Amino acid sequence: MDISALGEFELIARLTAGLATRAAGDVGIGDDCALLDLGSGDLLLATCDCQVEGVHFTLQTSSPEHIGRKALAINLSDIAAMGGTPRYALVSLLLPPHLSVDVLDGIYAGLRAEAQRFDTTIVGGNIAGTGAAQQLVIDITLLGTVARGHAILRSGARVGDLICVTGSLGDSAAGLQTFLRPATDAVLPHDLQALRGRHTAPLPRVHEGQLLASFKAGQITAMLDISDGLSGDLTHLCERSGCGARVDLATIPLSTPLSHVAQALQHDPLDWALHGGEDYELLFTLQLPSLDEVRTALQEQCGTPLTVIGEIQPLSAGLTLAHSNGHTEPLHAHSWDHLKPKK
Ligand SMILES: Nc1ncnc2c1ncn2[C@@H]1O[C@H](COP(=O)(O)OP(=O)(O)O)[C@@H](O)[C@H]1O
Ligand SMILES: Cc1ncc(C[n+]2csc(CCOP(=O)(O)OP(=O)(O)O)c2C)c(N)n1
Ligand SMILES: [Mg+2]
Repeated sequence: MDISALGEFELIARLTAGLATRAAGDVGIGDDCALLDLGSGDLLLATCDCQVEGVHFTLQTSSPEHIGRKALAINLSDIAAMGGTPRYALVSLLLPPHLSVDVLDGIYAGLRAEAQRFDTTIVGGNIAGTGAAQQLVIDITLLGTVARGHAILRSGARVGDLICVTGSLGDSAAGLQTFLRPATDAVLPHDLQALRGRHTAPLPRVHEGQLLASFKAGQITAMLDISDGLSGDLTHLCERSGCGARVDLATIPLSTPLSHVAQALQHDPLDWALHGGEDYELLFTLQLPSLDEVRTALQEQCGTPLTVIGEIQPLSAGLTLAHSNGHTEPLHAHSWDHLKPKK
């Protein structure tokens, strides 16, 4: 059997079964970051994610600066998803032998700019050659902190909680498609630029995550960032929380450029929003009485819209998609799996 028979998440479960945690309050595998109690006031957050040439980016479609920015941004997004503050980064580079120094200078300029923007210090890393393989890899480990008792895990959602997202979904996937498909003549330059920007240079919701973590315990009940796609990431949240969920299709926030490009490329925008991935928006659940307070704070302090897209259901209800005519269907996770590439 090869690893593609298992898929990414079955493989993680197999490799990590039975691993111990050090302290009683620690959360190891299964959330956006490990949450570690070193005994001081704040808890430590630790995460790593990589960008692989040809899998996450190409040098033809992203500038070196954007590649560097995104490599850090996707890790910042995992710290944001816990409600934490990013602190220190370690940057491991796997370099093909003939890579141009200018390209790498550009990547590092983007990395440094993103680090400065989010007050993160690069404190180390590593360089190794890729040998015969020609793909550039940037693998970043990011450490952060979160005040004791304020981290928001994937596991706290309860029946009746509202399911919310920041910003809009599907833009990044649509932006990627405009690179892959030749028929982009019909797309307005302004729309093209907006969607490609969200794909190549996503903005991690660090301030929004910190704001959400500042509410009283129990107001925001669970959170993760959308990297693989709404359908898959909501499935992760429900698995960790032991619940089901109903997503109301008509409420999923779609941007105007997304609607335009979907029309031009004759693609259902909801497919990108549900399964596309790399949105790096926050998906979180909250208790109904907190909705107005949280929505107002996000808008006023971050300028970020909150949209309610559904409600947490009992485990037995599974995950469902509700159409505006009342028809419901099961919501399957068709989003990104590294070991089962489909796109
Ligand atoms: N090879 C591995 N060994 C141990 N833990 C892993 C491994 N790969 C992934 N994980 C853990 O599994 C969980 C899911 O991983 P992933 O889907 O990559 O998370 P994210 O989308 O937040 O980056 C995370 O808690 C991650 O730390
Ligand atoms: C060239 C190219 N093809 C396809 C994609 C789409 N894509 C690659 S990885 C991914 C999912 C997110 O990445 P992952 O490494 O799984 O992040 P994590 O969930 O670990 O945070 C998507 C949608 C892309 N960004 N670039
Ligand atoms: Mg990951």
